[in-house]
Amino acid sequence: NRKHRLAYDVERVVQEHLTYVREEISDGWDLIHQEGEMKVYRREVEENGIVVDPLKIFHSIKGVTGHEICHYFWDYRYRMEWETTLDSTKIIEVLEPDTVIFFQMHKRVWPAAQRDSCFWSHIRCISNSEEDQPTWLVVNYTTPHHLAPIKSPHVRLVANVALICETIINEPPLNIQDIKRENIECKLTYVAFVNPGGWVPSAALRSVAKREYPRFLKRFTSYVLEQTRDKPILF
Ligand SMILES: CCCCCc1ccc(-c2ccc(S(=O)(=O)CCO)cc2)cc1[C@H]1C[C@H]1c1ccccn1
Repeated sequence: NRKHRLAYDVERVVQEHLTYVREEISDGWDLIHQEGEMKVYRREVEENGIVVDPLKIFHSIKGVTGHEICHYFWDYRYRMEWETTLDSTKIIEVLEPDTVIFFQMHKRVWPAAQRDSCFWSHIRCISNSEEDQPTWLVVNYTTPHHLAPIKSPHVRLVANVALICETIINEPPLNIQDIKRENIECKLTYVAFVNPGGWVPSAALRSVAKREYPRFLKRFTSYVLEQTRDKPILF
């Protein structure tokens, strides 16, 4: 039986991401940016002349768990502290404790029209059978909502974004409570399928994306490191 009206959609999109994330980076993906452990890949795709390039970023961050990364990504309370490309974000509906609907106003990228977005956002822990750490993920997926009317001149983004995290414990000490932050590492895969919702000059959008995705992920992961530095580890 259904938990809420979007439960089937959430399940379908989560399973799609879990299947897709394991796919190796095949040909057709260009490595467009590399910085430390972060590798940013992009495929060049246009739909009706609109750039909808899929983005896939692999990154590993020492000193945090996948649970911590997903918690700070999903929870709206922290969003304006790390998201520099938003004018506002607000929850417009809570479907269940781990599934909410957000409405966001994105900062205008001149000369394009200002974008807004409305998506359901779901956080989940997937504990696999082996003893190693569970996988944590967050999916943000565009959905219409009566409290997020599309109002000109704003253009509604269409986004399907996933952040999938594994936690590695390096040189695990004998008992788990002795694990220190220097023993843990989060390996994350971030995928973003963003359709800007209306025509934007291809070259301009590609250069904004190439600059902004690495910047946003670097800023977000630094934010989580500083927020968790002296807190107990959240596995
Ligand atoms: C002329 C502008 C066209 C649209 C630009 C745009 C808008 C939103 C988004 C986007 C939407 C969601 C997410 S998230 O990960 O779910 C976090 C929650 O906010 C992240 C990024 C992307 C882009 C694409 C440029 C690219 C870009 C990348 C990172 C920041 C700003 N711009």
